[in-house]
Amino acid sequence: QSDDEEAAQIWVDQYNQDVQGVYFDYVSADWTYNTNITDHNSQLANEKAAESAAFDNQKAIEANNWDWPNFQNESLKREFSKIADMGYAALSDEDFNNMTKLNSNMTTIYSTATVCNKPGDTNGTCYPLDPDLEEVMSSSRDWDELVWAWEGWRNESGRKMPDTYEQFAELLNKAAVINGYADNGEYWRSWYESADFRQICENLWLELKPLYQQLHAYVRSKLRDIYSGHTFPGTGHIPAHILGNMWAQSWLALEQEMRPYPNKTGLDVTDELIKQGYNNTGLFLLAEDFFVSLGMDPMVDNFWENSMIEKPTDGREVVCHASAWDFYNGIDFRIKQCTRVNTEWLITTHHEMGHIEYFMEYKHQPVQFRDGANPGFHEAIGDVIALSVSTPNHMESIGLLPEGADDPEVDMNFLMSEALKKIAFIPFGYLIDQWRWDLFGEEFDRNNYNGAWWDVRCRYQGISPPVTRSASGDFDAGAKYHVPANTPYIRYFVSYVLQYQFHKAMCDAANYVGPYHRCDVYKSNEAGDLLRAMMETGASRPWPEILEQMTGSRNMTAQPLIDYFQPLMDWLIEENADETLGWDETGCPVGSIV
Ligand SMILES: CC(=O)N[C@@H](CC(=O)O)C(=O)NC[C@H](CC1(C(=O)N[C@@H](Cc2ccc(O)cc2)C(=O)O)CCCC1)C(=O)O
Ligand SMILES: [Zn+2]
Repeated sequence: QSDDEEAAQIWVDQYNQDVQGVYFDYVSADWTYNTNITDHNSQLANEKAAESAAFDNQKAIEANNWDWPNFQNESLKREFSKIADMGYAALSDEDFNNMTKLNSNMTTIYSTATVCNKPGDTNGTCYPLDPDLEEVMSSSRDWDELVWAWEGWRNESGRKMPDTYEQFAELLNKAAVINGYADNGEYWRSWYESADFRQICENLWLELKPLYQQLHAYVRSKLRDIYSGHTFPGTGHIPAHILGNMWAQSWLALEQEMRPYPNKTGLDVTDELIKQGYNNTGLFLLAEDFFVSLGMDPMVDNFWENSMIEKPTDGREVVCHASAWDFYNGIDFRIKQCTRVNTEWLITTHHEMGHIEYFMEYKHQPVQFRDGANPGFHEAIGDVIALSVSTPNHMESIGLLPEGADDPEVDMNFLMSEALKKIAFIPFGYLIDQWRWDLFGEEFDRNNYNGAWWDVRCRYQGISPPVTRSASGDFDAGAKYHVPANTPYIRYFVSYVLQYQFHKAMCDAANYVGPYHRCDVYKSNEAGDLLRAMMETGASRPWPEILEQMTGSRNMTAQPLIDYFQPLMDWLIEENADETLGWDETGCPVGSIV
């Protein structure tokens, strides 16, 4: 490398020393706000965000004094290109402070909203989303009670945000344009380093749509029986509030009603967890044990000391939405979640710990490479481990399922429960950023924020609102955490494809023989080595290279996911022989959006 590059290497080494302290301060203040929502803590976090942005801005200017696009050293060039791409730090101090204030205003609305006047209540109790409204959405089978929770939550959270969101989006776009992108959507897509990323995602969705349509037709038919007193839209859409989840993004809560072989065991181990006296920490220890069995590190001491693993009972308001935190000092890693002892939280704890293990595997990397190879990689780590943990065999081996998991009918029940979580999610994972990218791209304006939202919800998910919604007055996208929190979402769609590619590669490395849905890589050194070799590279090289190193393919492909669910697909095609597949894909039922 030229002497210019040698000098640049010295500069970037100093950068890597300085940036860790700046990011540590910002993350620490953000953690304090998230685990104790007060105006004071929000103000402090916003100030630290501004200091961090000022640092990023300054370093981007310094980095651009070098001719880094012509560096010979690929890694050094990649590091400089990331430092130079400063994101929202490009905004003026005033715009940046305004943006963080708008963001925390919406996050506070979302995290503190409650819904009152529950049917049958006489004491005027008001209920938060987590755990109360989510509990209603998953366990109630009372149409009107479900409407109360579904509509109430949207009116108390999203409906208070659209004007704030409009200003917020303008600032995100302003930063993107300063950095040379057409809009914030193009900036977000740039992290995937693929010119035709939108087309790649659309093609993956089209490959997966037949599987989703089969599941949708089967579930719709069963729900018509359960709610026989209510009419479903003639267009084939399923009312959004009866799918067992506030956003209809997972239908796992319907597992018992949807079970192919009802007289055989399902895969809900909640009762067993409680019977065996599991507490929240016990779920974390189960997850840690699996990662350690693959050769990864156990949770560090300060993880146990500083994490927030359950909702505080001291009256503090917290952001309950689960998250995993890297403090960028190579020492401090934490999880914040309002854990409850049940099957869903067992899986979620694996998901969050997957982030922590990735943080720890790449902590030696320069700071700009301490990220997923692309954001979908980060979301796939915990989930790919959960694919092994969820198998009947594994659940039996850790004593959470009775003997006899080796039964083909139990197998089909297992595949159905996985499909209710994973296949049901696919269109949802896809549509959120379709809507946001189009909003940033000004494909629709403030008067149709909610109309455009329900257009993608009806077209991709084949669901419709159970009560009339207003195209401009309501803002139902804001009722989903990631929109006010400004967390991009296509990463989950990408993860749901990648995790089956990872799972196949790890099972092959472990010399597993048999159907992939029964594969459990617990304690496999070969599978662990393969996954860890991928994780420790962080974002140091383009993700197609890293994917090829692990799976032999440079591309995302839906084939492993389709192969995994093939036995269920065959069963569903049989079951749906007399069903009309699909729904009117031109939009929502007439009159549902006004
Ligand atoms: C500091 C920070 O923010 N860190 C990032 C991680 C990082 O970027 O390093 C982070 O912790 N993000 C939070 C987010 C939380 C969850 C989530 O939001 N999930 C999606 C979609 C989904 C659903 C089911 C599933 O199995 C997998 C995904 C949803 O619930 O809609 C909620 C429980 C599961 C994951 C997360 O962990 O991804
Ligand atoms: Zn995640």
